Amino acid sequence: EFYNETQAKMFLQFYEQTAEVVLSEFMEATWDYVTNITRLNRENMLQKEVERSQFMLYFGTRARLFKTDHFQDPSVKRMLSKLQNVDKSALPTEELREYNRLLTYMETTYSTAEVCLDEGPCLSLEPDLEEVMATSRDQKELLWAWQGWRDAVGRQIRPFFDYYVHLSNKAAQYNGYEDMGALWRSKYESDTLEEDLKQLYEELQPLYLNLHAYVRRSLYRYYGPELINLRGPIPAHLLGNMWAQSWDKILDLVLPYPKKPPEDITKIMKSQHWKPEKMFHEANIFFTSMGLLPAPPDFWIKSMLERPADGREVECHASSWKFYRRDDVRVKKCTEVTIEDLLSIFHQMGHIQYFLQFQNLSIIYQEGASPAFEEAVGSAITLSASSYKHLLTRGLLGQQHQDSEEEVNFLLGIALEKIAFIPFSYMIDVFRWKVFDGTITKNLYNQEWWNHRLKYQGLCPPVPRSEEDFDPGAKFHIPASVPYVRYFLSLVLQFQFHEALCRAAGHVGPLHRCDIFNSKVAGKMLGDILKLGSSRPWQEVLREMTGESSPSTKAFMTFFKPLLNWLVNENVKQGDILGWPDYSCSFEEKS
Ligand SMILES: O=C(CCC(O)(O)[C@H](Cc1ccccc1)NC(=O)c1ccccc1)N[C@@H](Cc1ccccc1)C(=O)O
Ligand SMILES: [Zn+2]
Repeated sequence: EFYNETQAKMFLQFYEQTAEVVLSEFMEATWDYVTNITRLNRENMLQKEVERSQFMLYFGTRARLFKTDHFQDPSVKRMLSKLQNVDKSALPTEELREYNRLLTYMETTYSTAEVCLDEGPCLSLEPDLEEVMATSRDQKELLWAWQGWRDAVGRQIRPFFDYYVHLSNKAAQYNGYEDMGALWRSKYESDTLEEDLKQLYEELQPLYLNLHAYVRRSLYRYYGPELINLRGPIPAHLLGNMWAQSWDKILDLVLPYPKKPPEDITKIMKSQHWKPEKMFHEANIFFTSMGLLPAPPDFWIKSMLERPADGREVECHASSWKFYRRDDVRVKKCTEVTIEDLLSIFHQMGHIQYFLQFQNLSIIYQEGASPAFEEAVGSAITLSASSYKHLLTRGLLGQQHQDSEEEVNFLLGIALEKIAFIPFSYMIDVFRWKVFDGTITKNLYNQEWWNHRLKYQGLCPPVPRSEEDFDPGAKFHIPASVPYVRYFLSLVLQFQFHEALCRAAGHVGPLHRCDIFNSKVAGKMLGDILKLGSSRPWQEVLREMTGESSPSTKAFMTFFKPLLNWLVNENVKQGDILGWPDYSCSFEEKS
């Protein structure tokens, strides 16, 4: 056992020097696979994964030998404790190989799945099926896409999922955690995480209940009483999105003032001949306008900015990548020329900015202050980028001013994305934590999934579901084993960041009219936060930026206050109730 702090520092230096090679080889092999899904690339990636795991295990076990109680340097203690969590690398080699094959099978099944028309073409998720879910107003067509995707993905993953759960929990236990849910929650360095999240969720509930009632009324007007029960949940295929996680694509059906429809920005982009690369340059310009770092040359050479035209199979779900060589950062995205893809690119460039800002730290600290911080940076910038003022500045909107009715229309558009997302982003891991801790057993996966969809989102399946189905598997992050509560916490943090950055930028007036574009002061504030990486607990980082040391829904509520008043008024006028006391959809037999 080692007690000597000097030895610990040498040990950490040794890790730094050797980690670069192993980790960058692993990242390159993984990148090669997801941007060109072939058997050969898969085998190469799986092999590099084993080597990375052996490397992590070597250092992780030795890091446990240091007795750090009397160490002077708190950073040495923090780095040694971070090294000790080796995640799945703790599994014995054979089981690790098995686990990696399982993970690769699930993620690749999702990424290569398609739904075929009786005779003729097959549709991919991105962009085909998502386009159907977003634009079709024919409930039979929506049902075809909704059910087809779940048959093509969820059903294929179902037989393997409980084995994935078993091996995940085994890996977690090797790391000293009860189950994988506990290991995932440990990243937030808080022993009151679940209560804190529940509290935030409850504070935001009134917003959601009012939006749900208003949207249900609008859908009732359009689809009629045979589809919509004004006292019940909403069928999940009618919300403009494959998972009903955000509802912005049905703004036209729910527009408060239909005589003043917002301009179609996608149409404007296409008329201005935007291309994917120009969309990434647009986001890059936003960051550099604040004095933040530009995407380096390698980014433009090595990224995959659109689906390859050579027929290669790729993983289209967007992601940002850092390689352990200086300034080698990339985005993989199957970009379409649409406003939502432009805003999604701002989200990705937020990840890229984090990579660039913390790359001078020790490798151990080259990550966000918390997983939620990583997700909140880009989404906070997106709040400015999607503001009426910004889109006007950038020539993506023509009109000069927004009258009060147009402003309600605008706020509802943002609400359909952000407020609808509250219960979805909260419940995914509430469900998964119960699967990992054994509360939800494998014979109840789908029934429990829909219990959670009903309880939190007030949705129901458009057709009867069985335990042959595995509807959670139809959402990327579940087959890809990517935690999701980060996006719920990011919802709260992104508005808190936005408010702090807007104050720094000297913004006066309603929060939803703020655009921090060109603000060097806001840029300095943000850059200083990102430079910290995970070297300090995120609560301290949050306080440095916003003055508060815990997530607060105040900024979120401030942003939507004008809309909430309007929604409450509208629901009272229509005599609509909040919630879904009739807990089932039309086809389900009433008990
Ligand atoms: O999944 C994403 C965007 C992809 C990502 O940037 O969050 C990506 C997810 C991912 C993909 C593969 C492996 C791991 C995670 N995350 C990153 O690229 C990432 C994550 C951590 C650090 C650096 C990059 N968004 C979520 C939630 C969301 C976020 C923002 C707006 C709308 C919706 C979704 O679409 O359901
Ligand atoms: Zn992200």
